[in-house]
Amino acid sequence: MTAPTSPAYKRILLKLSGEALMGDDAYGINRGTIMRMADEILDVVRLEVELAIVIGGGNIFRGIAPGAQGMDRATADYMGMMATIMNALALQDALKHRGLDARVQSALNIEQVVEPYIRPKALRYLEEGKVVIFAAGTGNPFFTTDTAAALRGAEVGAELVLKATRVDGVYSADPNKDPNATRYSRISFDEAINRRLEIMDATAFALCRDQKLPIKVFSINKPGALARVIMGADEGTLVHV
Ligand SMILES: Nc1ncnc2c1ncn2[C@@H]1O[C@H](COP(=O)(O)OP(=O)(O)OP(=O)(O)O)[C@@H](O)[C@H]1O
Ligand SMILES: O=c1ccn([C@@H]2O[C@H](COP(=O)(O)O)[C@@H](O)[C@H]2O)c(=O)[nH]1
Repeated sequence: MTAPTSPAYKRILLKLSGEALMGDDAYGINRGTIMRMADEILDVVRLEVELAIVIGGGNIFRGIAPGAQGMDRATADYMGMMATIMNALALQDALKHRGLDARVQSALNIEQVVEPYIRPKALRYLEEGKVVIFAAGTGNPFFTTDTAAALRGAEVGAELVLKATRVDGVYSADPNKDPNATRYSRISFDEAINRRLEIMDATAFALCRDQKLPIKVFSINKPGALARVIMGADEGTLVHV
C-alpha cells in the first residue's frame, strides 16, 4: 500500500498537554521541549492544515492538585485557567521563533495580555492560515482543558480532536500505574466512558460523541507523530462514535 501524499484533514483541534511541556523537568516549561513542539506544529502548518490549539496547564497548576488542597475549588480552578494562559503565551512565542503567525484567544478577559475568545475572529484567523491558540480552557471552573478542546473543536468545525500527550494512546488502565495495561488502536466513546478510562474526562468524551467529533490520542514525545496522524497514518488510538 502506498502512503498518502496529502493530509487526511483540513482543520483540526490539537489539545496539547501542559505536562508534556515540562520535558524531563519537575514543573514549568522546558525550552527545548516547547521548541521541539513548535517544530512539529510547523511541519503540520506546512501541509496547509488549519490548526487550532487548546493548551493545558498541568505543568503549572491544577485545581485538584495537592497544592490546591484546602483551597476553594473554584478559586483553584481559576488559577489553573490562568496557568494555561501562560502556556499559551509561551507557545505563541515559540511558534514566532519558528516563523509562524499565531494568535492567542482567552476564555477569561485579560485584555492587556491576550485578546478575548471571539468565534468569528478565530474562524477568520484559521482561514488565513494562522495558528489559533485557545487559552483559559472553557473559562469556567469545574471543567478541564480536554473539555475545552472538545468545545472549541466543535465550535470551529474541526474534523478531529488530537490529544497530544505523554502516552501513546488509550490503554485498558493507566499505563503509568498498571504495567499489564494494553493499548487500544480504536475504542468507541461509549466504551471509553463505561470503562471509566481516565485519559480524558467523561464530559469531553460525551461532548465529542454527541457532536460526532472523533478524537485521536497520541504521544507528542514521538518525533513526527503529529504529522503522521494528520497524514492519516495508523498512530495512537482513535476514539470514535
Ligand atoms: N486509560 C488510560 N490510557 C492512557 N493514559 C491514561 C489512562 N488513564 C489515565 N491515563 C493517564 O493520563 C495521562 C494523560 O493525560 P494528560 O497528562 O495529557 O492529561 P491532561 O490532564 O489533559 O494534561 P495537562 O493537565 O498536563 O494539560 C497519561 O500520562 C496517563 O498517565
Ligand atoms: O475549562 C477549564 C479548564 C481548566 N480549568 C482549570 O485549569 C487546570 C489546568 O487544566 P488541565 O486541563 O488540567 O490541564 C485544571 O485542573 C482546572 O483547575 C478549569 O477550571 N476550567
